[in-house]
Amino acid sequence: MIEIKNLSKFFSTENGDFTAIKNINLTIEDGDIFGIIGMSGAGKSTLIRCINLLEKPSEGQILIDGQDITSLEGRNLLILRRKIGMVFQRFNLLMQRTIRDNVAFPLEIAGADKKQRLQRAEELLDIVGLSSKAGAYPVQLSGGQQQRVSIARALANHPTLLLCDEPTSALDSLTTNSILKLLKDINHKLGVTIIIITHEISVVEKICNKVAIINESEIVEQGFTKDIISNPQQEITKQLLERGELVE
Ligand SMILES: Nc1ncnc2c1ncn2[C@@H]1O[C@H](COP(=O)(O)OP(=O)(O)OP(=O)(O)O)[C@@H](O)[C@H]1O
Repeated sequence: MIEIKNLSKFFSTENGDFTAIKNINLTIEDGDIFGIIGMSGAGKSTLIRCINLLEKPSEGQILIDGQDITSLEGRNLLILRRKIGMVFQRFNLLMQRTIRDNVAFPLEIAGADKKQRLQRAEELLDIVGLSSKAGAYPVQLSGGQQQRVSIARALANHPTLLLCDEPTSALDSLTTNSILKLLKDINHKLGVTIIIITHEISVVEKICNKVAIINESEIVEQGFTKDIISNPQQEITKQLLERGELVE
């Protein structure tokens, strides 16, 4: 279980402190597919970057199974990061490496031997349906296939949590559906908890059992997706449901 308590992040800028997220409280249960939806600039990426400590929170706590991770450093931080996989909007693959070597890359960093790396890469490519592309290079794959590779790579170290930052925003709607289905399968079959940030309600409707709406740095509404959709309380949520997405 992940408990986010009173989490804030301030950035110092030349115009003084800027509040990117303010007093965030969220509970994400094991096995959830938890959507965080908000407009550009609302604070979604900052929140997700705080959860894997790419950004150090300014205030508050992030408890994973009861342990506050915000003070982790050194080796303990590395171990935590291995338990958290990350999927990005723009895939972020290494273009000079084969698909197999991209998937195996986190294991190389973790110091696994070559045989283990190749075996795991094979397993993962099978899970994402790309075994036949193991020897190809990213440029030879479609956007959807590249996102599958990045999902396989994110799973390399057997994470318990997958953080997905707008994973389908660069994809067409058919490909989006197939990536969302893959994420749902991974959640179901491997028991990986997923946090997915998006500006599109359709993504939330398709795979998230719970959702939080973030607006101007704060969570304004959260709950089970079906309840939020059938009975939105906040004006911003109503707008979101009418328009389908949160854009300025
Ligand atoms: N390193 C930083 N220094 C100063 N301000 C920052 C920094 N990182 C983010 N911000 C600001 O914090 C706010 C929230 O940014 P964030 O990237 O979290 O929003 P977002 O909801 O993910 O938006 P988008 O969907 O456009 O990525 C923005 O106004 C942004 O300019």
